[in-house]
Amino acid sequence: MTAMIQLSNAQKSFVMHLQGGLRLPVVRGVSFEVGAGECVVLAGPSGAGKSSILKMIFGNYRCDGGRIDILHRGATIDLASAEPRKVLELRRFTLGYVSQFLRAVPRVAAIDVVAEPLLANGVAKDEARARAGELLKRLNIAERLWTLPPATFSGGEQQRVNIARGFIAHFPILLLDEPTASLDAANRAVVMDLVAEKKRDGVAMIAIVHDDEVRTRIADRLIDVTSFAAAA
Ligand SMILES: Nc1ncnc2c1ncn2[C@@H]1O[C@H](COP(=O)(O)OP(=O)(O)OP(=O)(O)O)[C@@H](O)[C@H]1O
Repeated sequence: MTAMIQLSNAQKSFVMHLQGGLRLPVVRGVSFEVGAGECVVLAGPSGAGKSSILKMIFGNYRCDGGRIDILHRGATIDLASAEPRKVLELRRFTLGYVSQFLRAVPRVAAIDVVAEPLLANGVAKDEARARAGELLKRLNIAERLWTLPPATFSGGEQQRVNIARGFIAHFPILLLDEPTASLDAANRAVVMDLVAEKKRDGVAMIAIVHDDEVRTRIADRLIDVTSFAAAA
């Protein structure tokens, strides 16, 4: 199996500037790899560092040490030491991130929020909107809502718009932060199907999932992040 992403001894501490520069170690020695078509779920108790690891991989948190090698357009790039411009390029073509909450641009219709990643990759507007509509329908978003901005949608509706936006484009690596947290059983099932389809397309996924049923269904492997706990 091709390793799409490989972490080697990645580590992270937070420096609390308002507390005299107090250093708070969170994770160290983070080492694992994820292959094409594989979904790895990060497990461990609250505060163990699951979200921090996901944010390190997406480049939101800078690593203090180690490597995060990403297969990007046939070449290996170490995201931990990459320039911000390179990180943005990786995000445009290789690394997708489905966060827990939708950060919608005000006044943009839900269907355009979902279609936007396809437009960014050069897909024509009509086709992008048609595919966005199909995905919104699968995720049970009523058609009357498609032309409205999602700011006033319910929590679960916003999360489904967010999922549609995260799954619509093909990213070889997809990071999923609690993608089913506010969903009912029917919509959780749709998300599990979407993950299965991504696996068939060879996408490497790293997920945080608290729901036991979803975790059992989607995880090819569990990684307990408590083994990366950094001593204070
Ligand atoms: N930006 C930050 N500044 C300071 N400390 C942080 C920051 N982000 C995370 N932490 C700390 O790092 C530790 C790990 O947090 P993280 O959110 O990664 O845990 P988690 O395993 O995802 O928890 P949960 O399951 O509750 O979401 C926590 O002690 C948290 O307070």
